[in-house]
Amino acid sequence: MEDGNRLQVVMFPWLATGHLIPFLQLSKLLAEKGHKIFFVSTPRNLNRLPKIPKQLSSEIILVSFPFPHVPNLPSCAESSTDVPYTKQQLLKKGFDLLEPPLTTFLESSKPDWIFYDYASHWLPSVAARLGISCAFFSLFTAACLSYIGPPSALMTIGDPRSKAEDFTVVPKWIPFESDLVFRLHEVTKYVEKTEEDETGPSDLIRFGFAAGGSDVVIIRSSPEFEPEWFNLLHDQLYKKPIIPVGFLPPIVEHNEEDDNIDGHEWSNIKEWLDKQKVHSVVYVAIGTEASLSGEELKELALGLENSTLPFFWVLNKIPGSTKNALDMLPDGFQERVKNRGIIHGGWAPQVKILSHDSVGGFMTHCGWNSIIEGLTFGRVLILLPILNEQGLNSRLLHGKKLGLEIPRKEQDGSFTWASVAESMRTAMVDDSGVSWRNRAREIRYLFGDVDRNNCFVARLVNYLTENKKARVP
Ligand SMILES: C[C@@H]1O[C@H](OP(=O)(O)OP(=O)(O)OC[C@H]2O[C@@H](n3ccc(=O)[nH]c3=O)[C@H](O)[C@@H]2O)[C@H](O)[C@H](O)[C@H]1O
Repeated sequence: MEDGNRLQVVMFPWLATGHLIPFLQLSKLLAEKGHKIFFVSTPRNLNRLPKIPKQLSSEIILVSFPFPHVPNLPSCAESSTDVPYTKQQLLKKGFDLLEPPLTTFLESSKPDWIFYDYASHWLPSVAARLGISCAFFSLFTAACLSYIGPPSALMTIGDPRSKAEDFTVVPKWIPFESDLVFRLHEVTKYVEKTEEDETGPSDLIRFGFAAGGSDVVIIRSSPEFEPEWFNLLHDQLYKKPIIPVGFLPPIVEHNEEDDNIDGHEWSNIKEWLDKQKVHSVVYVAIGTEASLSGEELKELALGLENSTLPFFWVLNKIPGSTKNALDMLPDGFQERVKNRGIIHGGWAPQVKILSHDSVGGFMTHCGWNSIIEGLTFGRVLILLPILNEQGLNSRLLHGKKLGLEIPRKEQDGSFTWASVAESMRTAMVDDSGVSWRNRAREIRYLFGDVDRNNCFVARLVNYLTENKKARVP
């Protein structure tokens, strides 16, 4: 590729596994087209990244900034995986202190573009001062961005919603019929102010400045999946270029070396899956930030047991806690289910497991990466949203008959083992769930078609090449 067409792009994701992974996925796709990527994060987050393929190691340069000291934040905490959601604002305070080293790096490297995340509300003004084109890379759906609202309003009058109830009604700027709202229990925890909240702007205000100050908004989704939301964003709410980059579907890499890092033990897991019937297993996982209470873990365990279905349950470390989730399970549970269920402590090779044909369903917290991975392999989704925008993702999928929400109590979000077991059986085996299963298997062409998604990336590269600002000499 001629040097003139070779883009230099800085990638600056928020400090969360669910953000680092898709930013790296996009980095690899741009690097494969010959462009140079500077991937910026902190030491522990860079160490946690999936391996960069050898053939791209000269195109993707990792740039490490030490994580600043933040009072009341454990020194080892550098990611949302390391802290409970009640400490997220402190983590963002440390993230905001990365502005000076990042600015210095941008001044010296003079990239064509910088891609950044919702938490970097301060970055557009830095990029504008340095004459660098900036792209807000949204790892959230167009529907979610629409619900959050017009950045221009968030940047001026702030967010009109102050009480939890305000988030349970369709916003006035959505001009068509929609059920895209939060349940009361999904927002109460965010509206109750904590002392950490005084350390910086709310997430919605961060969104407003990050999106509002960008030259372009790149969304990890497709207008074919949510056309009405892309149109609303483009025509009314954002009034700036909105570019879909497709779903960036996972590629299952059979790299033996990867399989055994961090206890992936893929060969043992595969041996168990190979013994199960096709599409019989429910994979259960709640991402890297969310956690369930002791009571919820017990109800979920008894639901898995009473469903009588085979399951593979990833019981990751509780963010920011030293407690072992395994100790919170019902007495005798592990013994009773040992012939049909696996309880996997620690990191699991999620994409590989979801790609295995013995897996038929995926009980998920509705993180966008997990949803894409589940639908890429045509797995019927059983929806258990917990944090962040996961409730909106759950409504969107339920509305499209791509997922079945586990019924929850409106006030506190509690659920029973009976509702878990019933949702699983409906999704997986009952006649009443046939349409859900068929719909999930139909939609895999949209999510998992690599060529279809690569077209989005090609169009993005054209846009970046044609619209980059002249490099500051
Ligand atoms: C965008 C935003 O990222 C956040 O990520 P979070 O980690 O919670 O969940 P995912 O988005 O599923 O991302 C989790 C990612 O980690 C991978 N994984 C996780 C655990 C494990 O044991 N093994 C794995 O391979 C998984 O395959 C996925 O790619 C928030 O949810 C938010 O709601 C979401 O929309």
